[in-house]
Amino acid sequence: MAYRKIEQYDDNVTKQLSECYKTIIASTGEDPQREGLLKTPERAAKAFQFATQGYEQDAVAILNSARFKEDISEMVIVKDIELYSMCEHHLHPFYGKAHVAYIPNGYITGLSKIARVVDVYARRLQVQERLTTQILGAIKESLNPLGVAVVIEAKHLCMMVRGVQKQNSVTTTSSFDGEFLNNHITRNEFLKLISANLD
Ligand SMILES: Nc1nc2c(ncn2[C@@H]2O[C@H](COP(=O)(O)OP(=O)(O)OP(=O)(O)O)[C@@H](O)[C@H]2O)c(=O)[nH]1
Ligand SMILES: [Zn+2]
Repeated sequence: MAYRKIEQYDDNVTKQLSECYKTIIASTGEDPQREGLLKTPERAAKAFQFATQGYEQDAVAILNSARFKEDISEMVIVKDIELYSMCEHHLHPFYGKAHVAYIPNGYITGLSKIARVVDVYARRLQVQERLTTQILGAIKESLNPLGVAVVIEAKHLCMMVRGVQKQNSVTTTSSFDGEFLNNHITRNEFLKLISANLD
């Protein structure tokens, strides 16, 4: 599937989702016909499609679109990639940052493509653990690198605004492959570099 940005919303999906949101609004006792709420179902329908646009996008195709032959085998790290995703259990956002590294094995990819891949998987119904391993999987498939590492730190609104209501807890997930899995020196170098503050 080709890489497609959401430039146009699907009219049928927007209509279907708008009906759902009208019902949700009415369930509060509010009048969906009230002036301030008239356009809300359609806005919410589009917001939901925006937040789930990753289903329409192919992470490996994105990486391949800027894959260059290069005889380099030093670690490449893109860190502090901000992300917004949606918890599949509560449909509440979770947000934070991803740190992604790989060790090239004949090929490198455009740096921005790494950040795009984070968005492709973040903009789906997710759990943080799967998001982490999916990013790793796409880089592994496209570049066949000597190693890949992904760390995500995120806060879950489902743990903040409802439920257990913890405002400060941060969840960290990681996924390692190749050199990062088998060589603790490489893994430690990565972990040290992502915690370093270069500002
Ligand atoms: N592993 C994992 N769990 C998540 C993630 N996002 C949310 N959850 C958890 O999913 C769980 C769902 O638990 P349930 O007991 O079915 O739902 P609940 O009654 O709403 O749970 P509470 O949030 O504890 O009120 C909760 O513990 C959430 O914290 C995630 O990305 N990964
Ligand atoms: Zn949740």
